[in-house]
Amino acid sequence: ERFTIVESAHVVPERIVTNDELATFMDTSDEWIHSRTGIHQRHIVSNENTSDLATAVADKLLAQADLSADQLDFIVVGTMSPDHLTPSVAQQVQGRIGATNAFAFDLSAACSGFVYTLSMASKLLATNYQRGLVIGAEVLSKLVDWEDRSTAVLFGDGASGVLLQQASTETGLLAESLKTYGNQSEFLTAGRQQNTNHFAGNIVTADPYFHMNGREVYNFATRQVPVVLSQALEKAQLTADDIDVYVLHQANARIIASIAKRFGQSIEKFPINVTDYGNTSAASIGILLDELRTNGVVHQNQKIALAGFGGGLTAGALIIQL
Ligand SMILES: O=C(O)C1CCN(c2ccc(-c3cc(CO)ccc3Cl)cn2)CC1
Repeated sequence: ERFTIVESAHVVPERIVTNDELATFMDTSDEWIHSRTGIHQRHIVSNENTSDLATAVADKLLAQADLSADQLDFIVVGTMSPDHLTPSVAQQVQGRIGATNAFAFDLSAACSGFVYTLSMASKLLATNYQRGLVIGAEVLSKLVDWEDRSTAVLFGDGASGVLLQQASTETGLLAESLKTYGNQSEFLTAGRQQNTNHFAGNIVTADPYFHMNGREVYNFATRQVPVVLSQALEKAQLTADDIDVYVLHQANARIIASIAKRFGQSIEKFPINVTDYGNTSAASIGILLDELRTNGVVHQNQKIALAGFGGGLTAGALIIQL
């Protein structure tokens, strides 16, 4: 489907937490974290929630495009860490920016959230909608058990987004592969809601925290990301060499290196910023994409591949002509 990425933006909380700071209250070390994940630091909210970060991204996108909010047809937010069950983050953004003509909803696909959301937005633009926001926004610090060093060191907070417009030129989504592996969903869970209704046979207790089988999710990623990337390339009738830049979900530097190797591609084509942000789930691809568009590594006339993978379990790849 045709679309143009008119603008991109990202917002991260001011507060930086380094590995060394984590080591002051957790049995871990910069050496362990950096050697196993590539992460050196992450941004953690002080008093912002997910809707605040998402609204800040929306404000930036509109300002950069010199657009008023009432010119938007839709706002879709990929998030696994909303402020509430309802209203959704997208609906809170819609209200706060005054996008009176936009419908809005959240999409929950964990670390595939940006890719799933961008894909769904491209379908909206292929029908009768002209312009919309795709945002990835997460405050994962509310889901982290800060006494579980196996997960607490991995995640960060942040938000990112793109302003999409229907395109007249041959730019946009060339092909995609979105896959879900619900039979492996128990390997990464967070935010179980309680049920204490009067009639409930078994009471479901609340459990806000991440629980991850790291080995299973790591192996899933190294196996399934090549599957969705290969499928999308095949549908686009392209080879791995035809892609100028691979913008992958920033979960772990070693996983990205193994995927580059699997496709016989130089690591130069697989930029990594997990170092600075940790794993920001649905926000990660948008943060990296915005940095790459700002520094000129990503630009018009290129073919790029986006790939997300994680909770669900889910994986997804998009091949985009810029
Ligand atoms: O011992 C080691 O080397 C450990 C082994 C386990 N590791 C993992 C495992 C899984 C993830 C991960 C998480 C999400 C969640 O959104 C999505 C996608 C991925 Cl691939 C990140 N790191 C860290 C280093």
